[in-house]
Amino acid sequence: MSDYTVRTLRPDEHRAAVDLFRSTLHVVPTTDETWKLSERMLQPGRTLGAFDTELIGTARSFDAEVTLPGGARAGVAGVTGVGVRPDRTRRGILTGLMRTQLADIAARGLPFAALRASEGVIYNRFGYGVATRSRGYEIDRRRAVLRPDVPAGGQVELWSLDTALERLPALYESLPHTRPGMMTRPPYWWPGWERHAREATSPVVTAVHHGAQGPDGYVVYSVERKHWNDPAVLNIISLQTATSEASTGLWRYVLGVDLVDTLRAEERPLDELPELLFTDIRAVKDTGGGDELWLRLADVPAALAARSYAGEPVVLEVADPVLDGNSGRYRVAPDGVERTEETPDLRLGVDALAMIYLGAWRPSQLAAAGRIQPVAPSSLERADRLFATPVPAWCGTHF
Ligand SMILES: CC(=O)SCCNC(=O)CCNC(=O)[C@H](O)C(C)(C)COP(=O)(O)OP(=O)(O)OC[C@H]1O[C@@H](n2cnc3c(N)ncnc32)[C@H](O)[C@@H]1OP(=O)(O)O
Repeated sequence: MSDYTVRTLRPDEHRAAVDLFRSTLHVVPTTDETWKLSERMLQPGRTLGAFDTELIGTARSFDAEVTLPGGARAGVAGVTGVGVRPDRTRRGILTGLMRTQLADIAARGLPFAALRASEGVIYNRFGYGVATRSRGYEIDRRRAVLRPDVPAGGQVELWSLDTALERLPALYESLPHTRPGMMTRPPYWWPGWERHAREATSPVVTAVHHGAQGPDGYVVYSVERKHWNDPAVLNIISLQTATSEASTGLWRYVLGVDLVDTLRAEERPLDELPELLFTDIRAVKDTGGGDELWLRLADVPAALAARSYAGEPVVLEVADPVLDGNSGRYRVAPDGVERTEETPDLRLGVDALAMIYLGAWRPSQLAAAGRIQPVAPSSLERADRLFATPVPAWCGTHF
């Protein structure tokens, strides 16, 4: 491990941290113009810097809330902006940043941290696990003929970018968070959306669905076409709805946009199945999915107690290599969670706990892969039932 220190950065050091992060992603530094937006993405007091003779690594987080199985919401630190200068990598700098950051998140009383990972090999060691998975698909517009029984849907209205920037935060907040893993979007999140929309090479369009009670869903998209005669792709950037009427209304709208050959969506819920709307079920092709939200239980007892369960109790023995206070045995049951000295049913790391926590993976699947050690194999069935969720977990918020 090299000689370095980690500390919280002052606001006047934020731009250097953002530019360092961008350089680790091979992206050009901010300009004075783009910095005006980027600086609003940083929650004061939440950006860490690692220094030897100068700034060599950074990581930051912002406060949000995540929806849990059962519908409760809990505090989560959205971790982002993680990077180490390429001439200082593989010397433990990220390890120092992660340890400091997780200790700080736990000390703030946040039960969870969460992130989107640039690579799949980095974050398990710090106790993060893949807690939501997503689906990508493409729709062949010409084959996507709606079945006659598809509900009509309401009116759809376009919002200009300025109107969207003003009104989307409240609309997003008003829509129900029906899936475990969905996150609130605090003021630190929206400037990133604005930057993306303003820097995009094709217009970013917001179409809002109006139901009987007013706006109840929206789709954000852009259409990309390389040359005039090339096929055009409508990329769905965001699609959030409160009702199935809003959903079918917005599908009718995007399928009706002219000069489009293909509709493409990525990072969508596993149970979002537009093919059910079409006369030809093969109008939709899977383009692959993958890991979406990586979750970290920063306060294991508080996190375990915050979600709902069904079935019979299970005793977990959790090992946390970073926040040792979390290690121990927990009796998890629908009527509550408590620390215990009882013999464990299952032994698992805190990263595997994150993988089962929102229901994305069954404990028996992780046990089959050696990621969970059942003390008694029959306990796996109980654990599968206890952690199961009726709808697949999905986050839908990129950060
Ligand atoms: C939430 C987000 O912001 S995701 C974005 C993450 N950032 C990036 O991908 C930018 C490009 N990459 C980087 O900046 C750096 O390589 C980082 C931040 C991923 C890793 O930083 P480092 O300081 O090199 O990590 P550190 O030395 O602490 O590594 C800890 C362990 O993880 C391993 N590791 C870290 N990164 C990687 C990687 N990309 N691939 C494989 N192994 C890795 C190290 O080998 C080490 O293993 P060990 O404990 O067995 O020796």
